[in-house]
Amino acid sequence: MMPTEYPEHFRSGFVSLVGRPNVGKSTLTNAMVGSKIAITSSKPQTTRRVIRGIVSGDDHQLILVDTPGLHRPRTLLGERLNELVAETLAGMDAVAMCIPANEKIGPGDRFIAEQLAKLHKTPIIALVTKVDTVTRGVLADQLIAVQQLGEEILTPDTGEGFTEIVPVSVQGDVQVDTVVEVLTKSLPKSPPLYPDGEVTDEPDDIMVAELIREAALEDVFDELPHSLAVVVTEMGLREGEPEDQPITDIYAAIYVERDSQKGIIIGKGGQQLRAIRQRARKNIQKLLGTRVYLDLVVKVAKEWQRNPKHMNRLGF
Ligand SMILES: Nc1nc2c(ncn2[C@@H]2O[C@H](COP(=O)(O)OP(=O)(O)OP(=O)(O)O)[C@@H](O)[C@H]2O)c(=O)[nH]1
Repeated sequence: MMPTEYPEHFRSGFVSLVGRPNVGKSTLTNAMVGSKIAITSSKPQTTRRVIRGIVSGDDHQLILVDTPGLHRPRTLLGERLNELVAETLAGMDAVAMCIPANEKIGPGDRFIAEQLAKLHKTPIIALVTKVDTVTRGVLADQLIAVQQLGEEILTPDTGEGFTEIVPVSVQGDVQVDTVVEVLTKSLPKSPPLYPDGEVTDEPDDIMVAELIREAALEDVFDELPHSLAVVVTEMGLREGEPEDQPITDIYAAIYVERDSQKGIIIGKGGQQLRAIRQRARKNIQKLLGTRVYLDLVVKVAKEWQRNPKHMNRLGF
């Protein structure tokens, strides 16, 4: 389609949702996009990659960049992550900082606000998430606290604070549309940056790796919070299969740090690994829309979190 076919007031641009782990970024991304793009989980820090979804409407196209939990760097991996986040943020037209209604603002939120304060001229909107979990009184207090956070940390010189503060809940669909409206207002006038119908521009192998990571973390998260990476080594349609029943062959490796962790992932008699493969296969089939053959191996990448060479190889 030619850009002239779009109304003059059409707005399009990049928006990033940031916030501490577990504040509801992925869930909100999914709710706005309307299909499962980012990976959600009840456990913190599962969104390690930058994953985009696109929200399209008559007068807007928001390209959502769901960032990994921006947190204080502890390991090299953490520092790399934060560099990645900083780079991502610098290219945004608007940033939405998510703060849950049901948790007091803490050092983690302040740290993030300090990082956002470095972004000049980018509109920064506060989203107070999970409002279904609190009473009106608690919400009112939280809105005031969020406003103060903005005035004191985000714009210490002018005291202007957040561009807007929007309470939202995905549970019960409270104000999800308002979030889209408010974000749209912050975007530049522009025809859509992506063609119609295109929901994600992540290469499939990254999505596939995320789904395997999600499947692997489901049971063993408490034992292996940070020590797990997945690399898809080979992926392609199998030749000679009927066109209406294609099979995708996928070879992937799960990397852990220590032999003991390898044991946990594989499980007694390979039971755990089989369960991981089954879960991952189901979701990958949904993603790709083909039958899937999945070959999973578990490898030890010693100290990979602290070794830049390993990290490059693993694509971080
Ligand atoms: N009650 C309620 N729970 C929510 C809402 N939004 C998200 N959650 C829950 O909060 C948890 C964390 O949500 P996520 O969307 O994974 O959070 P995230 O910020 O993307 O987390 P990371 O990937 O760790 O950065 C999940 O258990 C969600 O079901 C909401 O509006 N209401």
